[in-house]
Amino acid sequence: MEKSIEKLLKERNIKALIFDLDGVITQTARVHAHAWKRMFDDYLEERGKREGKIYKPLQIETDYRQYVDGIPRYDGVRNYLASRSIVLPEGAPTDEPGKETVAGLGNLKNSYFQEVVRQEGVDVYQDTVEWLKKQRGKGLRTAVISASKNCKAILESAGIEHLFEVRVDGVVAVELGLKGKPAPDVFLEAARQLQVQPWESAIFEDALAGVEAGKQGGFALVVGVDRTNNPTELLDHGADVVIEKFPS
Ligand SMILES: O=P(O)(O)OC[C@H]1O[C@@H](O)[C@H](O)[C@@H](O)[C@@H]1O
Repeated sequence: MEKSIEKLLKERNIKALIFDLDGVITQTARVHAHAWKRMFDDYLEERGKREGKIYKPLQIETDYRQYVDGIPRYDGVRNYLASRSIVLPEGAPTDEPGKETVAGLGNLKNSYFQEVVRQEGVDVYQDTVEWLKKQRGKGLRTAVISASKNCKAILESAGIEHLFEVRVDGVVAVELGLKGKPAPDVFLEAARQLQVQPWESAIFEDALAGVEAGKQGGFALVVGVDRTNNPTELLDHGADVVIEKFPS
Protein backbone atom coordinates (compact mmCIF):
# COMPACT_ATOMS: atom_id res chain seq x y z
CA MET A 1 0.00 0.00 0.00
CA GLU A 2 2.90 2.33 0.85
CA LYS A 3 4.26 1.94 -2.66
CA SER A 4 0.92 2.55 -4.27
CA ILE A 5 0.12 5.81 -2.40
CA GLU A 6 3.62 7.21 -2.72
CA LYS A 7 3.80 6.02 -6.31
CA LEU A 8 0.54 7.83 -7.04
CA LEU A 9 1.87 11.03 -5.45
CA LYS A 10 4.91 10.86 -7.74
CA GLU A 11 3.03 9.84 -10.87
CA ARG A 12 0.53 12.66 -10.44
CA ASN A 13 3.15 15.28 -9.59
CA ILE A 14 1.60 16.08 -6.24
CA LYS A 15 3.03 19.12 -4.45
CA ALA A 16 0.55 19.48 -1.58
CA LEU A 17 -1.39 17.24 0.80
CA ILE A 18 -4.69 18.44 2.26
CA PHE A 19 -5.95 16.48 5.25
CA ASP A 20 -9.37 16.41 6.84
CA LEU A 21 -9.16 16.54 10.66
CA ASP A 22 -11.76 14.38 12.42
CA GLY A 23 -11.22 10.70 11.62
CA VAL A 24 -8.13 11.27 9.46
CA ILE A 25 -5.71 13.07 11.79
CA THR A 26 -7.45 12.83 15.18
CA GLN A 27 -9.66 10.16 16.72
CA THR A 28 -12.48 12.67 17.18
CA ALA A 29 -14.87 11.41 14.49
CA ARG A 30 -16.44 8.94 16.89
CA VAL A 31 -16.68 11.60 19.64
CA HIS A 32 -18.66 13.76 17.21
CA ALA A 33 -20.80 10.79 16.12
CA HIS A 34 -21.71 9.83 19.70
CA ALA A 35 -22.47 13.42 20.71
CA TRP A 36 -24.81 13.71 17.71
CA LYS A 37 -26.49 10.41 18.56
CA ARG A 38 -27.05 11.44 22.17
CA MET A 39 -28.59 14.77 21.18
CA PHE A 40 -30.81 13.49 18.32
CA ASP A 41 -32.00 10.35 20.12
CA ASP A 42 -33.00 12.32 23.24
CA TYR A 43 -34.71 15.02 21.20
CA LEU A 44 -36.64 12.62 18.98
CA GLU A 45 -37.69 10.47 21.92
CA GLU A 46 -39.09 13.51 23.69
CA ARG A 47 -40.69 14.84 20.51
CA GLY A 48 -42.14 11.39 19.73
CA LYS A 49 -43.80 11.29 23.17
CA ARG A 50 -45.39 14.67 22.50
CA GLU A 51 -46.66 13.55 19.09
CA GLY A 52 -47.57 9.98 20.04
CA LYS A 53 -45.02 8.72 17.50
CA ILE A 54 -41.90 6.58 17.60
CA TYR A 55 -38.80 7.89 15.80
CA LYS A 56 -36.04 5.39 14.98
CA PRO A 57 -32.77 6.20 16.81
CA LEU A 58 -29.90 7.56 14.71
CA GLN A 59 -27.79 4.82 13.11
CA ILE A 60 -24.15 5.89 13.03
CA GLU A 61 -23.13 3.66 10.11
CA THR A 62 -25.93 4.88 7.86
CA ASP A 63 -27.85 8.02 8.99
CA TYR A 64 -24.84 9.76 10.48
CA ARG A 65 -22.55 9.04 7.53
CA GLN A 66 -25.15 10.15 5.03
CA TYR A 67 -26.62 13.25 6.70
CA VAL A 68 -24.14 14.65 9.23
CA ASP A 69 -20.54 13.43 8.88
CA GLY A 70 -18.13 16.06 7.51
CA ILE A 71 -20.88 18.66 7.17
CA PRO A 72 -21.12 22.02 9.02
CA ARG A 73 -22.95 21.85 12.37
CA TYR A 74 -26.30 23.42 11.52
CA ASP A 75 -26.44 21.79 8.05
CA GLY A 76 -26.11 18.45 9.86
CA VAL A 77 -29.07 19.24 12.16
CA ARG A 78 -31.23 20.35 9.22
CA ASN A 79 -30.28 17.37 7.02
CA TYR A 80 -30.96 14.71 9.60
CA LEU A 81 -34.27 16.22 10.77
CA ALA A 82 -35.37 16.53 7.12
CA SER A 83 -34.78 12.77 6.77
CA ARG A 84 -37.38 12.37 9.55
CA SER A 85 -39.67 14.95 7.85
CA ILE A 86 -39.07 17.52 10.59
CA VAL A 87 -38.47 21.21 9.88
CA LEU A 88 -37.48 23.52 12.74
CA PRO A 89 -36.97 27.30 12.84
CA GLU A 90 -33.31 28.19 12.25
CA GLY A 91 -32.87 30.20 15.47
CA ALA A 92 -29.55 32.00 16.03
CA PRO A 93 -26.02 30.83 16.94
CA THR A 94 -26.55 32.41 20.36
CA ASP A 95 -29.53 30.12 21.11
CA GLU A 96 -29.44 28.31 24.43
CA PRO A 97 -28.23 24.68 23.93
CA GLY A 98 -31.33 22.50 23.66
CA LYS A 99 -33.70 25.22 22.43
CA GLU A 100 -36.00 23.68 19.82
CA THR A 101 -34.32 25.35 16.83
CA VAL A 102 -31.67 24.18 14.36
CA ALA A 103 -29.07 26.29 16.20
CA GLY A 104 -30.27 25.26 19.68
CA LEU A 105 -29.99 21.54 18.92
CA GLY A 106 -26.61 22.02 17.18
CA ASN A 107 -25.35 23.94 20.21
CA LEU A 108 -26.48 21.18 22.56
CA LYS A 109 -24.55 18.61 20.50
CA ASN A 110 -21.52 20.92 20.65
CA SER A 111 -21.69 21.09 24.43
CA TYR A 112 -21.73 17.25 24.58
CA PHE A 113 -18.74 17.08 22.18
CA GLN A 114 -16.72 19.62 24.16
CA GLU A 115 -17.53 17.92 27.47
CA VAL A 116 -16.01 14.62 26.24
CA VAL A 117 -12.94 16.36 24.76
CA ARG A 118 -12.42 18.18 28.08
CA GLN A 119 -12.68 14.97 30.06
CA GLU A 120 -10.80 12.61 27.76
CA GLY A 121 -8.46 14.81 25.71
CA VAL A 122 -7.66 14.22 22.04
CA ASP A 123 -5.93 11.15 20.59
CA VAL A 124 -4.21 11.43 17.22
CA TYR A 125 -3.83 8.68 14.65
CA GLN A 126 -0.10 8.04 14.91
CA ASP A 127 0.00 6.49 11.43
CA THR A 128 -1.23 9.76 9.91
CA VAL A 129 1.09 12.00 11.92
CA GLU A 130 4.20 9.93 11.22
CA TRP A 131 3.48 9.64 7.49
CA LEU A 132 2.66 13.33 7.22
CA LYS A 133 5.95 14.29 8.90
CA LYS A 134 7.82 12.06 6.47
CA GLN A 135 6.16 13.74 3.48
CA ARG A 136 6.92 17.21 4.88
CA GLY A 137 10.53 16.11 5.15
CA LYS A 138 10.43 15.41 1.41
CA GLY A 139 9.22 18.95 0.72
CA LEU A 140 5.49 18.36 0.29
CA ARG A 141 3.23 21.18 1.54
CA THR A 142 0.50 20.42 4.07
CA ALA A 143 -2.88 21.90 4.99
CA VAL A 144 -5.70 20.86 7.29
CA ILE A 145 -9.35 21.42 6.49
CA SER A 146 -12.43 20.73 8.58
CA ALA A 147 -16.11 21.53 8.78
CA SER A 148 -15.57 21.91 12.50
CA LYS A 149 -15.41 25.14 14.44
CA ASN A 150 -13.54 23.17 17.11
CA CYS A 151 -10.67 22.41 14.69
CA LYS A 152 -8.12 24.88 16.08
CA ALA A 153 -8.77 23.82 19.70
CA ILE A 154 -8.47 20.12 18.74
CA LEU A 155 -5.16 20.68 16.92
CA GLU A 156 -3.81 22.64 19.89
CA SER A 157 -4.97 20.05 22.36
CA ALA A 158 -3.18 17.34 20.32
CA GLY A 159 -0.09 19.58 19.96
CA ILE A 160 0.07 19.22 16.17
CA GLU A 161 -0.97 22.63 14.80
CA HIS A 162 2.63 23.32 13.66
CA LEU A 163 2.41 20.47 11.13
CA PHE A 164 0.10 22.47 8.86
CA GLU A 165 0.95 25.63 6.93
CA VAL A 166 -2.71 26.38 6.28
CA ARG A 167 -5.95 25.71 8.17
CA VAL A 168 -9.38 26.18 6.59
CA ASP A 169 -11.95 25.17 9.20
CA GLY A 170 -15.54 25.90 10.18
CA VAL A 171 -14.64 29.31 11.59
CA VAL A 172 -12.64 30.37 8.51
CA ALA A 173 -15.42 29.08 6.23
CA VAL A 174 -17.96 31.39 7.90
CA GLU A 175 -15.55 34.36 7.74
CA LEU A 176 -14.91 33.80 4.02
CA GLY A 177 -18.47 32.76 3.14
CA LEU A 178 -17.38 29.30 1.92
CA LYS A 179 -19.96 26.58 1.32
CA GLY A 180 -19.66 23.40 3.40
CA LYS A 181 -18.91 19.92 2.02
CA PRO A 182 -19.96 18.30 -0.27
CA ALA A 183 -19.14 21.63 -2.01
CA PRO A 184 -15.37 21.72 -2.69
CA ASP A 185 -14.87 25.28 -1.32
CA VAL A 186 -12.79 24.52 1.78
CA PHE A 187 -10.38 22.30 -0.17
CA LEU A 188 -10.06 24.87 -2.98
CA GLU A 189 -9.39 27.63 -0.45
CA ALA A 190 -6.68 25.51 1.22
CA ALA A 191 -5.01 24.94 -2.18
CA ARG A 192 -5.29 28.66 -2.96
CA GLN A 193 -3.64 29.62 0.34
CA LEU A 194 -0.86 27.08 -0.28
CA GLN A 195 -0.45 28.58 -3.77
CA VAL A 196 -0.89 25.23 -5.50
CA GLN A 197 -3.49 24.06 -8.01
CA PRO A 198 -6.07 21.35 -7.22
CA TRP A 199 -4.50 19.18 -9.93
CA GLU A 200 -1.20 19.32 -7.99
CA SER A 201 -2.84 18.37 -4.68
CA ALA A 202 -4.00 15.21 -2.95
CA ILE A 203 -6.76 15.18 -0.37
CA PHE A 204 -7.32 12.73 2.49
CA GLU A 205 -10.86 12.26 3.77
CA ASP A 206 -12.92 9.81 5.81
CA ALA A 207 -16.37 11.37 5.22
CA LEU A 208 -18.59 10.64 2.21
CA ALA A 209 -19.33 14.36 1.83
CA GLY A 210 -15.55 14.96 1.89
CA VAL A 211 -14.57 12.57 -0.90
CA GLU A 212 -17.45 13.95 -2.94
CA ALA A 213 -16.07 17.46 -2.41
CA GLY A 214 -12.59 16.35 -3.50
CA LYS A 215 -13.96 14.79 -6.65
CA GLN A 216 -16.02 17.90 -7.46
CA GLY A 217 -13.01 20.16 -6.88
CA GLY A 218 -10.91 18.40 -9.54
CA PHE A 219 -8.14 17.33 -7.16
CA ALA A 220 -5.36 15.15 -8.57
CA LEU A 221 -5.88 12.42 -6.00
CA VAL A 222 -8.76 11.77 -3.60
CA VAL A 223 -7.74 9.30 -0.91
CA GLY A 224 -10.54 7.82 1.19
CA VAL A 225 -9.37 6.99 4.72
CA ASP A 226 -11.44 4.09 5.93
CA ARG A 227 -11.31 3.75 9.72
CA THR A 228 -14.63 1.89 9.95
CA ASN A 229 -14.18 -0.91 7.44
CA ASN A 230 -16.48 0.43 4.77
CA PRO A 231 -14.32 1.10 1.68
CA THR A 232 -17.02 0.64 -0.95
CA GLU A 233 -19.04 3.67 0.10
CA LEU A 234 -15.98 5.94 -0.11
CA LEU A 235 -15.16 4.63 -3.59
CA ASP A 236 -18.79 5.08 -4.67
CA HIS A 237 -18.74 8.72 -3.51
CA GLY A 238 -15.61 9.66 -5.43
CA ALA A 239 -12.44 8.34 -3.73
CA ASP A 240 -9.75 7.28 -6.25
CA VAL A 241 -8.25 4.91 -3.73
CA VAL A 242 -9.04 3.83 -0.15
CA ILE A 243 -6.56 3.10 2.64
CA GLU A 244 -7.25 1.76 6.12
CA LYS A 245 -4.20 3.46 7.58
CA PHE A 246 -1.19 5.42 6.42
CA PRO A 247 1.86 3.32 5.55
CA SER A 248 4.68 3.15 8.08
O1 LIG B 1 -19.85 21.29 15.34
P1 LIG B 1 -18.47 21.48 14.83
O2 LIG B 1 -17.39 21.09 15.82
O3 LIG B 1 -18.26 22.83 14.26
O4 LIG B 1 -18.27 20.41 13.67
C1 LIG B 1 -19.00 20.35 12.47
C2 LIG B 1 -18.84 18.94 11.88
O5 LIG B 1 -17.46 18.67 11.71
C3 LIG B 1 -17.15 17.44 11.10
O6 LIG B 1 -15.75 17.29 11.04
C4 LIG B 1 -17.76 16.27 11.86
O7 LIG B 1 -17.65 15.14 11.03
C5 LIG B 1 -19.24 16.51 12.15
O8 LIG B 1 -19.72 15.53 13.04
C6 LIG B 1 -19.43 17.87 12.78
O9 LIG B 1 -20.81 18.08 12.95
